[in-house]
Amino acid sequence: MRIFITRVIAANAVSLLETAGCQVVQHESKSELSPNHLISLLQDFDALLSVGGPVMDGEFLRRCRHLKAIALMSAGFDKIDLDEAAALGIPVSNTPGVLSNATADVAFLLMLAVSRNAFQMHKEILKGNWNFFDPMANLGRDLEGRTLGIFGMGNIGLVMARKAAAAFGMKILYHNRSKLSPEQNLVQATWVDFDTLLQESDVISVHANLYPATTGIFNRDAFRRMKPGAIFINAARGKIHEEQALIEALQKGWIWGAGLDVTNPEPMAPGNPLLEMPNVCVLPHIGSATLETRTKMAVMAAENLIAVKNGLSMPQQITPRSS
Ligand SMILES: NC(=O)C1=CN([C@@H]2O[C@H](COP(=O)(O)OP(=O)(O)OC[C@H]3O[C@@H](n4cnc5c(N)ncnc54)[C@H](O)[C@@H]3O)[C@@H](O)[C@H]2O)C=CC1
Ligand SMILES: O=C(O)C(=O)CO
Repeated sequence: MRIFITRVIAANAVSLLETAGCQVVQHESKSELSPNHLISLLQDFDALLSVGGPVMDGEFLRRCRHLKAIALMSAGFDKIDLDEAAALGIPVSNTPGVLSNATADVAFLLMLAVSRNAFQMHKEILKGNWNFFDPMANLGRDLEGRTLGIFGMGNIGLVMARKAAAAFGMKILYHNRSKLSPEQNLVQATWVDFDTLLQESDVISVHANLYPATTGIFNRDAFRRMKPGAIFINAARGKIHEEQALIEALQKGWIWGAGLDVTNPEPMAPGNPLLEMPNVCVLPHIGSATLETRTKMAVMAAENLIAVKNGLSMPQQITPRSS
């Protein structure tokens, strides 16, 4: 089986594929492949291991209908038309679970950084603005005992809830399509409707999939209904919040601050007003970016392709659903 990989990934995942008898080519340039370029390259390959972009829409997949499998090296699967892949008989897998801890850590980091203005304090020191100890300046907000609202209580949301409850004794509310079973709900989290999540959370942390139903769900109306002084964190996908609405909410002081690991578009353009705001922390989509986690993701993606080579189903094959 000839496999094309859209980035350079952990060497042990490549070795795993080669030991299993696959021929592997990695795209070594740091530039993003356009869909057309990738389609033309893929004509000589049997399977794709996709990291990052490009978007694989219906047309892309129809022009690559010879592929035996596509392994995504991500938990998110919003860049691929899963219905079309299923219709064409191309199995698609992702890498859930192995990145939950690392990604929840980044949401946690953002929650703490925003509550204590950490990024802004660092910028001020770099500008030479650390003059004397003022007891009434640089004041953040406590997290201890406050209420965390999780939007999207899946693998990552659950880890975030567990960390926040253990570290700060936070009370956990969540809004999810389904309710947690008692075995899953180790932190006594309470399911609430979306409106209650907005109105009662001191911090809202977004961990839902990007679907039509979640696209732009954090809009002007949602920010308006959040608790005054609340913190908004998004470590899922940038399209889940409307950027202009978030900017307005911050400018008008409806919320205390925001922490974003994801933006729309990515990369965020220099000069974006969010980058100038003292109460906003932005990271360049590093949720899963630890050596250990990226290695586990690469190995998991490789193992899914090896299963196909051996005539088996992909262990992490994704079942399409649209909302
Ligand atoms: N910042 C980063 O580097 C990373 C971001 N992600 C993003 O995080 C997302 C979540 O990842 P996991 O927790 O592994 O996925 P998951 O599938 O385990 O959890 C997602 C949860 O969102 C819920 N959800 C979906 N639509 C909803 C709706 N309309 N209303 C309420 N809840 C809804 C689902 O029911 C599910 O429980 C991924 O889809 C991906 O987009 C994932 C990994 C790293
Ligand atoms: O896994 C994902 O969905 C990411 O965004 C990066 O790991």
